[in-house]
Amino acid sequence: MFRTIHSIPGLIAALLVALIAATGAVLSVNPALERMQAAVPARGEVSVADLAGKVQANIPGVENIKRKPSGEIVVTYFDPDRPGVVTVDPRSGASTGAYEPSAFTLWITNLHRKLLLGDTGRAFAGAGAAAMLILSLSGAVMLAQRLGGWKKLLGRIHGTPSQRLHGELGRAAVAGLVLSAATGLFLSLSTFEILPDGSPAEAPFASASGGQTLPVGDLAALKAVDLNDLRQLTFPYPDDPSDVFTLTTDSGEMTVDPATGTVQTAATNTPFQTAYQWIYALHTGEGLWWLALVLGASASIVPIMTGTGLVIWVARRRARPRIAHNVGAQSADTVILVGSEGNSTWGFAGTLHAALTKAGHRVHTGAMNDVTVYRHADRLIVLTATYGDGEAPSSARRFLDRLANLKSAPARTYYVLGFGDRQFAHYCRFADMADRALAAKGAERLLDTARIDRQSAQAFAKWGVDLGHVLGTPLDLHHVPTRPRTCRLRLIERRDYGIDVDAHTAVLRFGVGEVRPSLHRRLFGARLPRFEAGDLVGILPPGNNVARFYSLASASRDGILEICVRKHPGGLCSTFLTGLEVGEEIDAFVRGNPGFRPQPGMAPVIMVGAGTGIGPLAGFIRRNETHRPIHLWFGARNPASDFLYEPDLKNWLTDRRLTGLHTAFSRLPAGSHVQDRLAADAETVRGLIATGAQVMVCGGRDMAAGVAEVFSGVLGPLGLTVEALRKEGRYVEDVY
Ligand SMILES: Cc1cc2nc3c(=O)[nH]c(=O)nc-3n(C[C@H](O)[C@H](O)[C@H](O)COP(=O)(O)O)c2cc1C
Repeated sequence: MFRTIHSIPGLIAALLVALIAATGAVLSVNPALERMQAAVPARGEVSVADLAGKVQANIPGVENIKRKPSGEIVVTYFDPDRPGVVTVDPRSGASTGAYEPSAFTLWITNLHRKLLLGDTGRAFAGAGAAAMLILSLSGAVMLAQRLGGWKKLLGRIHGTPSQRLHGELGRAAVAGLVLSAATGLFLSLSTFEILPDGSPAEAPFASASGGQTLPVGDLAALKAVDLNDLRQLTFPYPDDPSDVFTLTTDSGEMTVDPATGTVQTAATNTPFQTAYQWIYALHTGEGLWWLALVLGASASIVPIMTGTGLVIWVARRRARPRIAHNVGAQSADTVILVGSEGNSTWGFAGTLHAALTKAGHRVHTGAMNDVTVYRHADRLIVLTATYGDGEAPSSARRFLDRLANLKSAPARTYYVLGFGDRQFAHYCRFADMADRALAAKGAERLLDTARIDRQSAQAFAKWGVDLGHVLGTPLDLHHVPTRPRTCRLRLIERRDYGIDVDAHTAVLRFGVGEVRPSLHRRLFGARLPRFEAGDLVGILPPGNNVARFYSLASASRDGILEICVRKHPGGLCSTFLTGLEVGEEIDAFVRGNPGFRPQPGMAPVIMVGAGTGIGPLAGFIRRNETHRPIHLWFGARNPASDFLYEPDLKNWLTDRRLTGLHTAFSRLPAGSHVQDRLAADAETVRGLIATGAQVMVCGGRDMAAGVAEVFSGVLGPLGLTVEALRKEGRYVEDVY
């Protein structure tokens, strides 16, 4: 829900909010500039009477003296020869020049308050303030949810660069934005009299006693008021002996008899009027120049956040397939929730959605992260993939927490279908976790949780038959996977290892392949998609729409896309890739994997890789131009057959991109595995951890488990555990 309320008005109001915030940011410097120019006397130094007396002596025909919140004194006079407005020195009362507010500031103020459009513009500006308030609050709630609660609001933000920038800027600016938006909305509602007007109190009408007038500098009531408390002093009309002085201060208004110098009538501001003045000051920063700068800095971030917000929104729209005839969540009899990272599960959900709709059901399909209680739903069907080490995919990451917080089960009955890959140790584990959580919530499982291996359309159709039996409606789930949007890559170089010992591994380098010449390509030339080392490339073997993923051993800035592939007996994709000739092309797409990166900074990094697991680690070392200390533990079979990257590693040691290299070869006499070598080097490893090192492990699952065990022993004497380091992001794995 927060996502919807954050994004819909976000899109509609994006430009309006950006405009109001940008103009507000420009105006925010004025209070500080005015304050720098104003010579403000200390409290007790000058009274209103002192200033009024001096001003009257210097400037004939004074009508009004106004003190701006910055301390600047502005005098309006009407001398028949020289009517006008001047600023005066608060100590001498002498004119310092004509008062000429900047035309630019007036224009920006007009744009900020009413978009140069009168009352209609004022209403839009008020709506902009309301939108900004909703965006700031819903954004803060979403960030807290994403980081695991309000207490973790300052934690590390993961995601794409746009998501991280949006989150970082948002949390830096949220307090300022909420204050600006709430006060702006209040002032707008007050302008339209939806809230009462907060203009200062007005003193009741009064007449002068009519005696001989005293010099203004001698009037006792004006002597009693410090200049710092003055808002304005209006002089009596010279030709009207019954007229009085009217003095407005921060606390109210009073009239003063020019003959006796005493207060005739007075009105004190109500608490609402005082609050209104504070809210006005908080919004404009008038008299609070430092606050104005803080609010202005927050507001200046809004246009950038609008940009990053739009990028995130477009990426999400593009990523999520459109489901035809999607009924509202609260009017559906059947709800399908999807857990997906790479979108293929959304495709299966679309097929199921269409079949159930055809069978006469009112079906809603949404992300597992949006789970709630569906009041009219008879059944919930969960289709979810599993990622990482048996974890939730991105559209299901918040599912378990949200489900636990629901007051009741989302629907009376449920079905779970897991999507996964048998080659992973935790095959469809997240589907099992979702199943257990739904049962614990009191929902009834009507069909055993089934599993689909490698997106098998046949297995899906078979599950559809079982589901149809339970529902009493035959279901024909004929799923044709949609091909992901791919780019063409051409093999430009390859290095082969281990062919003689029947352990063929290849390091493959790709460049941009041949594509239809587009306008973009003509203008900007052929480019690789953007990626970092450690991201994944999905490769579609010919005649197959199910991608196989490989970790990237280069960043797009290197100008090549590099992977390490080990040929598996009977493996469709690895056989295809290791058989490629230089010049041949493949279809591929890139998938981010931001969780597997070196942390920023110069702390040492311990990299552990075996076999093709060295690929992404080599990619990180290649880009280590800052010579951050990187220590690599690498395991292979035999230096003669599969010492991947051997010449590169030696060069990187020489030019200090790599600080230490520790190898283990299992097929040598007295051979050892990389975890044995780590255990032997425990002291060195412990020393590095003690100086804040991060650990990155890449390779096979068994190797990673062995490495984690060695680290448990290494970390013990430091009072640390692998789990504790994982929580800090200091122990990351890319395993397969
Ligand atoms: C990096 C990565 C990690 C994966 N981890 C697992 C896993 O631990 N267990 C599993 O059964 N499947 C795993 N899979 C397979 C996916 O769950 C499976 O391909 C699924 O159909 C993808 O669905 P999606 O495209 O909707 O995200 C993994 C796939 C990738 C690319």
